[in-house]
Amino acid sequence: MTQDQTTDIGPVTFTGAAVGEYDQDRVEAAIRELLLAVGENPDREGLRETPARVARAYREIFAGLYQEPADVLTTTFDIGHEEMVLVKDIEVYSTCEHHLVPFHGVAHVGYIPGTDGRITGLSKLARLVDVYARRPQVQERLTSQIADALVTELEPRGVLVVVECEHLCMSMRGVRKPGSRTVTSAVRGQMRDIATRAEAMSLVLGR
Ligand SMILES: Nc1nc2c(ncn2[C@@H]2O[C@H](COP(=O)(O)OP(=O)(O)OP(=O)(O)O)[C@@H](O)[C@H]2O)c(=O)[nH]1
Ligand SMILES: [Zn+2]
Repeated sequence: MTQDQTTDIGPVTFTGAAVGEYDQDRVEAAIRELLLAVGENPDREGLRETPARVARAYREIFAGLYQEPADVLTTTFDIGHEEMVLVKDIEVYSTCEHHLVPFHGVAHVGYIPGTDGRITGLSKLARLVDVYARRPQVQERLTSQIADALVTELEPRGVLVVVECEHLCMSMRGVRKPGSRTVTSAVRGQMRDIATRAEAMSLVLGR
């Protein structure tokens, strides 16, 4: 599903949502086939329930495929607040779309409300992170999708999203560099102003 929209602070594109429905039976059959393909015996005691269990787990891990930002940014308040709001250290668990192994870390999400001073519930920012994290992802797309969704849904004057993650595809296999962290950022609207961006980054970094 692709949805293009133009907003006051630029065009945004949503991609990566589901193209079909979650098919529990098909996932279960695929996991059984995977176990056979790696030379395991899916009928042995410890693995007998595993395909069904993994199919239930994947439903949760990829739940964001079946959600849109508007589903979670439901509560907004008009309190006339026009200063920056920043929620730091929102835990991120996502799945690398190249290797289907986890990447995990934190997201920092900040915005400057629009001229109407409309804000959203703080927990909704964390829910928004989950909508995009619970999909096969790359970190750069995750970061910009969170920013673009806030632009569309809240019409703020500016948005800053910083995501810091460790990718298990770089730790447990391949190049095997555990502990390296990838930092990505997306900046929209007035957050691009040098002084505003510096203020936001100092809040992000001031642990
Ligand atoms: N830019 C970006 N790259 C990612 C992300 N997650 C994984 N990758 C990289 O995707 C690349 C896939 O490279 P390929 O050469 O196709 O796959 P590969 O042979 O398994 O690569 P290695 O991981 O180097 O063993 C790797 O360099 C990964 O580190 C991400 O979120 N963003
Ligand atoms: Zn990977």
